[in-house]
Amino acid sequence: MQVFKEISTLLLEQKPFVCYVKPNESVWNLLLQQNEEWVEFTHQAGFVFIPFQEGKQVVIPFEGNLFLQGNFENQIKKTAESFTAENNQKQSFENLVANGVAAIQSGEFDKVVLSRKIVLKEQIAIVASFENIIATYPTAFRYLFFHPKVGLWMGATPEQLVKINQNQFETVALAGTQLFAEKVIWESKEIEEQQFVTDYIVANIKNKVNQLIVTDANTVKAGNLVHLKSFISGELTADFQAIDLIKTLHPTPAVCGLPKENAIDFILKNEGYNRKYYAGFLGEYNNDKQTDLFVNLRCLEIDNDVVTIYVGCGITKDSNPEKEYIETENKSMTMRNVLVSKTF
Ligand SMILES: C=C(O[C@@H]1C=C(C(=O)O)C=C[C@H]1O)C(=O)O
Repeated sequence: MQVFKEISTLLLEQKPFVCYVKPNESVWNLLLQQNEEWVEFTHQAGFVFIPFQEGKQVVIPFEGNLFLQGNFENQIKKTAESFTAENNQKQSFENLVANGVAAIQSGEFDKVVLSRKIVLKEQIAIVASFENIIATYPTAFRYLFFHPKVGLWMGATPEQLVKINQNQFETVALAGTQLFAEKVIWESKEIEEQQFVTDYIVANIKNKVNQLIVTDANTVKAGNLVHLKSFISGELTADFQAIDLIKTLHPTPAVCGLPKENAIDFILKNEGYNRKYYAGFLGEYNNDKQTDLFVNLRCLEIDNDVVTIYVGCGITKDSNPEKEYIETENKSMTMRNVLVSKTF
């Protein structure tokens, strides 16, 4: 298909661009930057790519750049293999989780989201893998972002950070994970973990917005997994605008923990690697029109043909280190199961 040919060319030319498909849509969006500069995000309209904590805050502005859209007719899934990790991190991740649980039990915080990166042994065909990601996860926000000064990332995230239209906003509290099954039963650990996220968001915005509505948590499917999700919506006010809401939400307790500052501190001191853009956010930012942002989860980075998948999970006082390790393995399958091997 034409758009994938275009992406291959852009990658060869090392031009900054993003291609993305919104959840439940079959429209592709391609935004091409006309030069190679890193444009720092300072609230200008465009496609933003924001790190978890440290790193460049990037925007490809809509103004002055080329924006193309088109429809996919029918997308065909390609043959994918199950990709393997370069080394086993079971013990080190379980130790990290055990340290997190100990910190929670000693009262440092209530929840922390701990993560790791998985470097794959194999090389992948980038464009064919992206095609497969699009075809396999129709309900996710699917993207491929490339910038010569930032790198190459792609993913299929199930988590909206925020959607804003005029003064109406919508966000979600997403947490709790299980493998997909016909009949899902949630344990109190997961129910509590998701409730933390809802409570945090509500507590931090309730006095600042109007018409706040919070739904009960429902089970939602995300690839091979299911999560618990509540919808939270309301109206922004003159004193609490889009950018204020984004700053309040990011990073949500779904990707960092609670209380926020203590959890971030623990993550930065103990995770032992830089999350970069994983658990950051990305998407369309518009001052007065629609803003549509997503949390960067179920994603990977490709640097010199080396593929790195980023995965994490919420830790509470009842977490079992081995189960949490398995949860990160399961989450990594979202990407590992759909990648297409590079043929030489
Ligand atoms: C941190 C991740 O996912 C987040 C953590 C979840 C959990 O702990 O159950 C569930 C969904 C996401 O909010 C990830 O996918 O890496």
